[in-house]
Amino acid sequence: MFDSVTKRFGGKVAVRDVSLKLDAGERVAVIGPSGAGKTTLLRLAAGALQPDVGTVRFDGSNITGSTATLAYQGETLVDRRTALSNVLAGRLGALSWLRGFIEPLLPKHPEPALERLDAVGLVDRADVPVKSLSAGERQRVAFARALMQDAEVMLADEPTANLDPSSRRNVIDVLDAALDGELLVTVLHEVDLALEHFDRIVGMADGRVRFDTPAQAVADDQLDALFAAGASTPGTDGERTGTEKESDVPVPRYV
Ligand SMILES: Nc1ncnc2c1ncn2[C@@H]1O[C@H](COP(=O)(O)OP(=O)(O)OP(=O)(O)O)[C@@H](O)[C@H]1O
Repeated sequence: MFDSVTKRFGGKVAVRDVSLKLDAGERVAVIGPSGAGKTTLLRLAAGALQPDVGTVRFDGSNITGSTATLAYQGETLVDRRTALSNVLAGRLGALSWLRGFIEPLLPKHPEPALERLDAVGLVDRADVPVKSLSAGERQRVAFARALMQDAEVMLADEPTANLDPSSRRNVIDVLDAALDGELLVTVLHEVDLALEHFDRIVGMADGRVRFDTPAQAVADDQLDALFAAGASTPGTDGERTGTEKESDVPVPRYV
């Protein structure tokens, strides 16, 4: 899917010569320190960013809205609207601007959205304004909204951020169960959660893929090296300058 991809922002290299073959049905977690390029990788996979070098394709085709969808975090929902209305908004990309604006307010064909809410276990909360839902429930509504795209690739950027530990596991389980043969690629900060719930782990630091292995094969020293690599000067050539004090070096997030 990623063939020798590099993405720069000005002089800053966010993703550097990344090649990854990702297949339908896989469950992939991308981990790594802050600034590693994880979100940039996901946005490239979503077609929201174009690579400066290389290509991003899925199954031989360019990425479009029906190929890949990015599930946003639960906080991005419209608070005053119901869960159903927010999920219906997931079809906005396929509608004209005006229809897209009006339709979520007047849902004439709620069935597809109700199906997606059912898939995430929230069909009985369809009429509830999302401001009354828990953080975990909001995240599940955000997944239902993304499922409306019927895309072959589901992408999620830190879907467990700001959730308590039991909700984190639940949210990942719900997402896994709601998907069928689709490819799932998730950026996760919690390494333990990634190792427990995903088949394949991609470790990134300084824009590079440092390892790409089955979850059960990830070794502690690989994780140590990954997060130590992230302590180098971000976005330059990926090497430590040698001038940092120990206190400048971020503590690995998986500890
Ligand atoms: N739109 C942008 N403009 C300029 N620089 C950017 C932009 N997006 C990302 N970057 C830079 O690219 C690098 C990689 O950022 P990215 O957000 O992909 O990292 P990340 O691994 O997701 O980090 P975090 O875990 O902190 O979210 C960072 O140094 C970041 O500052």
